[in-house]
Amino acid sequence: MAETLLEAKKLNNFIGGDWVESNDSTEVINPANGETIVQVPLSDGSTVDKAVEVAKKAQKDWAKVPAPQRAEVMLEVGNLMKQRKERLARLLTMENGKVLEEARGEVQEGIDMAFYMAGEGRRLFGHTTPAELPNKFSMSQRCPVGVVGIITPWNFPIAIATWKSFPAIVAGNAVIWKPATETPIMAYELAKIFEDAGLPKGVLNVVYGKGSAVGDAMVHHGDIRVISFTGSDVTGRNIASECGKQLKKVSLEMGGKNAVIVMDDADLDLAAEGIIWSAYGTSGQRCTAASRVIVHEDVKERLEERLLAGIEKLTIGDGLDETNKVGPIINKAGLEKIQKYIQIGKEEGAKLVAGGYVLEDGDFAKGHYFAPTLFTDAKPDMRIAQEEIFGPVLSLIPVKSFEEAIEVNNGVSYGLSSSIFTTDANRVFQAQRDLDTGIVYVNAGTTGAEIHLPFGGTKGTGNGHRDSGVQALDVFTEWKAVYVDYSGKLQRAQIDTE
Ligand SMILES: NC(=O)c1ccc[n+]([C@@H]2O[C@H](COP(=O)([O-])OP(=O)(O)OC[C@H]3O[C@@H](n4cnc5c(N)ncnc54)[C@H](O)[C@@H]3O)[C@@H](O)[C@H]2O)c1
Ligand SMILES: O=C[C@H](O)CS(=O)(=O)O
Repeated sequence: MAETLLEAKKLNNFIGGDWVESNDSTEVINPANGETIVQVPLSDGSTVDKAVEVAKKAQKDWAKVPAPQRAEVMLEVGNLMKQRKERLARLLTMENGKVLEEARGEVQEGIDMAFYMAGEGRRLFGHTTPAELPNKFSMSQRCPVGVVGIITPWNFPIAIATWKSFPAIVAGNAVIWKPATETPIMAYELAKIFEDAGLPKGVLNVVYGKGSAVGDAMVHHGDIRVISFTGSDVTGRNIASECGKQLKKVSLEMGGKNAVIVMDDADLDLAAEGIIWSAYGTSGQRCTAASRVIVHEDVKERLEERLLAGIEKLTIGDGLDETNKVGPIINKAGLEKIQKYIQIGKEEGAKLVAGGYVLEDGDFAKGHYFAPTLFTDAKPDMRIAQEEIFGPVLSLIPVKSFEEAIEVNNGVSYGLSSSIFTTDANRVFQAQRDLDTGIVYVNAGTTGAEIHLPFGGTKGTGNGHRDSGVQALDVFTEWKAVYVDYSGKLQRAQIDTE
């Protein structure tokens, strides 16, 4: 299957518009069945140096191309992605494991982002303001930063890359992209799309390799002016401190410990459905996945019944089989981490009422599958209710009031997404004000972000920047203030003659 979809048996780096071989490589494994899909290069810092050299030259010319023309390339990228959507989705399912309908949804996010950023090429708004002196004009404008580095995770291998690379390219930067080694095919496909769309050589460069080699070299390269990173908390914090030492701009999107609040007046069928897909969709491997349910004690039992019934109906297996709704875990290390937290949850005294084990019978043994898991009677300070597990594990935390629900929601170190199910309009507005997360949903689950809104979180989820939306342009542009004096004489500002 992989060979018919993917022409290459080994991927190459994409540098200066050339497909460049690398000596060292490793296998990319389909997490659904353990089959090798392709070989991916393991490059080193010297490849990053070469990519930055060509990117620097390419960026100088690219920045001079009028932004509406840069946007036309993005429009063509969107069109090509649309044409190739099914192929991209199938390859994405193979390398990442997510089920086809989710893979199609992820590719669609990228398509949406391409068309949205193509529009930004005709805006890239700055400001004009009245000047303090007569016959003087003042304005501000966005300028590209130069060569920017993007480092992306395996769980959304194409969408997140489009959130970062599309605004960067439309704004006139050149990009060095290091994708996750587990999911390199989307990077290969997207680079081919840019090539076919006519992006000048060197504006987008893909360098494959380990984070400790390629990622680290990017972080330390003096000519990469921005690092935009999505991934784990530990890696992000290290990158931030290294960038801090160099005064390098860094944008971080990291983990989440997202909660759904279910109040006593909620539509419980709706809430249960929203929770099931937020917690177990993508096998819980979304940064926005719900891993806590904060439920009013009066409806706890009725919600639990509905959740158990929903879990029963989940069909698990290879995502290419469209009858399956939940796919595998990315790799063995991911499975082991989930198992560790099941043990921790039991020891902490939470009640395991569903799942809690690796699926190993029959075809499951070829891949990495974990049964959708539900703990009840969890306490807010338990580790399973505080730490990111990144798997299909949900903990129910009973509370007595709306105020307590908000407090529990906010009582974690992360702040990405949260949701509340209630039919009380006053609570809706209080919740959207008081929930300390970058994303808030009302009467919907915690996942399913739309690309024209800013994506990111508060507290330990990030460092104040946002992916996606027009706000993503802030990461990849510098503001320039411009004063034009047309008085014909030297006017000195800030001279107080009184
Ligand atoms: N908030 C968000 O927007 C968001 C979205 C998706 C995923 N995530 C988070 O991503 C994590 C899962 O992704 P992951 O396991 O791929 O994360 P990870 O941190 O292990 O890897 C992310 C990327 O960083 C690279 N990397 C690793 N070490 C590096 C180093 N020393 N220097 C530079 N780069 C390095 C990796 O190779 C990969 O490309 C989860 O914690 C999840 O919550 C967050
Ligand atoms: O990380 C990318 C996803 O789009 C997040 S969400 O689950 O759709 O919100």
